[in-house]
Amino acid sequence: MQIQPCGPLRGEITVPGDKSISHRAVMLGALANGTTHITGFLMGEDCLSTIDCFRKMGVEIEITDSEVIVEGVGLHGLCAPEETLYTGNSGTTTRLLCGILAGQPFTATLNGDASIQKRPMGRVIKPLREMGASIEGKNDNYCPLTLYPSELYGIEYRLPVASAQLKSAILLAGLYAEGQTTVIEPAPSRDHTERMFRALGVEVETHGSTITLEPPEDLYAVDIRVPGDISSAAFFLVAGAIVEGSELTIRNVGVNPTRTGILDVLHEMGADISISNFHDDAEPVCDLTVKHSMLRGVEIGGSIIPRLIDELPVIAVAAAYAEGETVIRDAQELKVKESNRIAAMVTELKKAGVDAEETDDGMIIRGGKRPHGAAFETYKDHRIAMSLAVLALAARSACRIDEPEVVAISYPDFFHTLERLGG
Ligand SMILES: O=C(O)C1=C[C@@H](OP(=O)(O)O)[C@@H](O)[C@H](O)C1
Ligand SMILES: C=C(OP(=O)(O)O)C(=O)O
Repeated sequence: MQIQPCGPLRGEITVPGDKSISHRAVMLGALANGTTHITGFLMGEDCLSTIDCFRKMGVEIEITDSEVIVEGVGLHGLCAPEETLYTGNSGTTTRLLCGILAGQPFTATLNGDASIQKRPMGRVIKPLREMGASIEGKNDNYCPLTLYPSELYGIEYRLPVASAQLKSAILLAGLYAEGQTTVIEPAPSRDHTERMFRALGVEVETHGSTITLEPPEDLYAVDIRVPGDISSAAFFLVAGAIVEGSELTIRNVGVNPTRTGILDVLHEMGADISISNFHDDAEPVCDLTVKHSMLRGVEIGGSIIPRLIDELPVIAVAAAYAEGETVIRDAQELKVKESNRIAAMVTELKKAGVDAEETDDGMIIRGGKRPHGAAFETYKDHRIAMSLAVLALAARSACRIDEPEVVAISYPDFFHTLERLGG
């Protein structure tokens, strides 16, 4: 795909449903008593992988034009799958399913694509084994993973990394455990699982960094409205900030405080972003308006990292257009996503003439010199593809992107929406 530098981006858009909430809506809907109607569901490949896995365990899931309808089978109603559960490119599906499968009275095997087979699963294997799970993985750390029936016991577990996937896997296994399950987080990660549990009647208490779940008798289905994904909105927030003359509004964006690190960072960089129509349902939602402005470099590290982990590639793009130095620290987790996102962004930014440097736990970008056109690689990583597309909008000359279709993992309509705004 060739992307030309563009004029002002203007207009109003909505972004697709939140990926994290869409996965959880299907999973918890499947385990609930009753029918769950999900509106705003993300029809991206990752969430379709989750639907596919639950269908293989006997859950009826209907996809209509306006909603996804999950016929809950109850906490103990899943059936043994006849084949391997294929999780595609989705780390969230893989890790959260481990938690659920650990508590089932049947054996199941999980596997995903080439990227998933390289992502660390030891982090979920370890606590699930402590809970009593019988689980085997390649070299004890990789897919394929096989889970055998076993009795689970509640544990108290201090997470070695701030990961919502790990936290959620343990809490999901806790549904099937005898006694309470407690996880202690090193820094707050997204809390969509805890919020949805509460909405479905599960007793979950959060005190500071400690989350405790009481195993329930049942989960009760509720309808779920999925807000727009702030991780998808992030591409347009940065695009609007760097393309001269832009002014665009993104409606209905989820602004759960565990996800809004991107807003904090862009404000500190000098971006002009305003919030309107804020309302708080099970998840807080608002409209965001961004206008072009001059950006400056910032330091990013510590407990904000889990609040913007998926936005760091596009933040690196904002940094390339910002005056001065941006330092990103404490972001080792970026190395074990769909690609090594630190290496990928530094390599590709350099191709466009940006002064970028990889560090052990992040990157340093010295911005302010307008990037030139380049031929980019996406590493089959949706967020790298969309970040580089945003970079291209304000570059001095045209850029090329290989395999742009990878955006379908989280944002199938990304390029159409960009064109509609003037990109
Ligand atoms: O729980 C989730 O839905 C997610 C958690 C994050 O991963 P980690 O838990 O590995 O940090 C994030 O990167 C991923 O896109 C979605
Ligand atoms: C890391 C991501 O997702 P997952 O871990 O679910 O593959 C992502 O969407 O950026």
